[in-house]
Amino acid sequence: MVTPGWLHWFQGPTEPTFTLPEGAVDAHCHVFGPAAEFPFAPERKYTPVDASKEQLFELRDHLGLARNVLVQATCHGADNSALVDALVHSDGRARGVATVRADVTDEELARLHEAGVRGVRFNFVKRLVDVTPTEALEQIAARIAPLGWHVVIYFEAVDLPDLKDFFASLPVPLVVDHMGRPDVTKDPDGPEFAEFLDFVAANDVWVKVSCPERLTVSGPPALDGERHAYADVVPFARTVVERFPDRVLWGTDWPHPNLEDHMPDDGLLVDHIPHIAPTPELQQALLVDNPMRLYWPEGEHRA
Ligand SMILES: O=C(O)c1cc(C(=O)O)oc(=O)c1
Repeated sequence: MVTPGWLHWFQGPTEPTFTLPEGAVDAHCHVFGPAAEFPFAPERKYTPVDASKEQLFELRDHLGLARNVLVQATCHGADNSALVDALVHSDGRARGVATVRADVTDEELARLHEAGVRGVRFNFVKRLVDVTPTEALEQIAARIAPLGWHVVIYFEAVDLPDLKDFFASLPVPLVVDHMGRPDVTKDPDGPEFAEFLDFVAANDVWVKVSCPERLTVSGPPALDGERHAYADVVPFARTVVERFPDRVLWGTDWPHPNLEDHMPDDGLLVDHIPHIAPTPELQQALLVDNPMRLYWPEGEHRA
C-alpha cells in the first residue's frame, strides 16, 4: 500500500518559458519501481506511487532536457535493479548513482559501471534510512575510488558539524544533495550556512542546488504560473552558484518523494533556474558543463 497521504507528482507540467541550454542535464531524479517488476526494499521507510523510466524520459523531453542522472531512492534499498534497467534503456542518455553494501563484489561494481553508474549514495537523513556504520562507508568509498566514482551525500544542515571530518576523509569527490538542506529561515550570511560554504570551499565537493520546493518555508509554491516561486531559498542557492560556478549541479528531484505540502509543476521548476543562475555563463556551467564533466567525462558520444 502506498504511504498514506502520498502526493502524486504534478500532472501535465507547463512548458517552461526559460529555454534550457542545449544538452542540459537533470542531475537528480529517481525511478520508483514499477513495484510489480522491481519490488521495493523491505527496509524502506515509505512506499511511493510507481514512477517508471518511460514517465521520467517523457518529462525529460517535455522540459527540454537532454540527459538524466538517476539517484538510487531509499525505497529500493541496495537493490539497484530499477535504476540499472532505466540506465540501460536510456540510449546512453542517463547515468546513475547507486547504493551498495560493503560486501558488494567487484563483479557487481563492474556491472554497475558498465550500465552507467558513476557514484554511490550515502544517506544520513534519519527519517529515510537506518544508520550505516561509518566503517562500512569507508570500505565502500575505498572500493569505488579506483573506478573514478564519487560519493553523493545527503544530510541535514544541523548534522554537518558532526559529519564533516568524516566526509573530508573520504578518498573521492563528494556531491552534496539538495544544498545540504539549509534552514532557510536563518540568515544566508549567518554562521550555519557559512560553515557549509567553508566545507565546500575546503574540499573536493560539488553541490546540487536542487529542491527549493523541499527547502522552502514561505513559498510561494511553483504552481498556477508562479514564476517567482520559493523566494526564501533563492539567496542560498544563488550564493552557492556564484561562489562555486564550476561545482554546482541542478536537478528536478522528480518524482519528488515525501513532499507533504504540495507537488510543484516541474515546468515552473525549470523557470526557477534563472533566479539562482542569472547569467547565460552560469546557466551553461550549472546545466551542461558541470554535469557533463562529472558524469560524461568522455564527451557526448553515446555508449
Ligand atoms: O527528502 C527526501 O525525502 C528524499 C528522499 C529520497 C530517497 O528516498 O531516496 O531522495 C531524495 O532525494 C530526497
